[in-house]
Amino acid sequence: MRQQFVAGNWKMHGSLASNAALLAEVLAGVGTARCEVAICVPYPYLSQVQQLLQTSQVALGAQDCSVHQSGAHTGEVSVSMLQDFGCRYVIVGHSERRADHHESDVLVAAKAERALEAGMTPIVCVGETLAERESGLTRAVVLRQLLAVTHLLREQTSRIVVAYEPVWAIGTGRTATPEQAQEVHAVLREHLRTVSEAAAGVRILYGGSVKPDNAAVLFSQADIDGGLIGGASLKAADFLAIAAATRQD
Ligand SMILES: O=C[C@H](O)COP(=O)(O)O
Repeated sequence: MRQQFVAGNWKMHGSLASNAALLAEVLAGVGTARCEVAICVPYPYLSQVQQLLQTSQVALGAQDCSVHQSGAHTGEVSVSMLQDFGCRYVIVGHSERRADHHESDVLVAAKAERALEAGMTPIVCVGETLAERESGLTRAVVLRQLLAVTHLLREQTSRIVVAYEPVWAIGTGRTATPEQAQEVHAVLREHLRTVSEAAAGVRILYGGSVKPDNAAVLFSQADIDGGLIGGASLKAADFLAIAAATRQD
C-alpha cells in the first residue's frame, strides 16, 4: 500500500512575513490530513520554516541540491547543508531547473544519488514538453528520464519519490486530464515493476495545475499517489483542500 503524499513547492515565492502567515494557516488545518504532507521552500527560508514546522507532522524539503559535497562551488548548496536544517525531501530535476539551468538526466541522477547517500528522499521530476507530447514522444521522454535513476531505484527503492509533471501543465492552468495523467503514471509504474517488486511500490506524484477542484479526481487514479503542488501551495485553503482530496487506500 502506498500512502498518498502531497508536497508543496513554493518555487521562488515567499518572505519572512508571508511564510509565517501561510504556515500558521496550513498548520491550523493540516492535523486532519490523511496523507503525508511536505513543503519545499527556497533555501533562505529553511531555518525559519524548520522552526515553524518543528512540532508539526509536516516535513521540510528543498527545491534542489548540489551534486558536490563541499568546496569551491559558488552558489551551490550541499545535501549536508540541507540536513542541517532538517530537510527530509529534496526536489531534483524539476523541469524549471532542467530548462533554466540546462540540467541533464545524468546530473539529475547524480543529485538524487547525493540525496540518498545523505539519507534524504529525492523527489525526481520527469515530464514532457508540449512539443514532445504533440510529436508522440511522451512515453519515450519520461522513460528516458526515469531510466537515468533506475540504478538508484534498484538499490534504494524505498526512499525515492517520482513526480510526473507535464511541462505544458505547470503554472498554466491547463491540467492533464485524469486519463492523460494516469496513462503516463501507468507507463512509469510498468517500468518500476520491471526494476523490482519494491520499486513497484514507489510513489508517483502528479504535478501541473493541481487545484482543489481537480485534485480528487486526479488522486483517484490507480497510479497517482498524490501531488507536487506549485501555485496552489501558496494559498493555505487550497493546499489543505488538495491534501484533503487524497485517496485513502
Ligand atoms: O512543482 C510543482 C509543479 O511545477 C506544479 O506547479 P503548478 O501547480 O503551479 O502548476
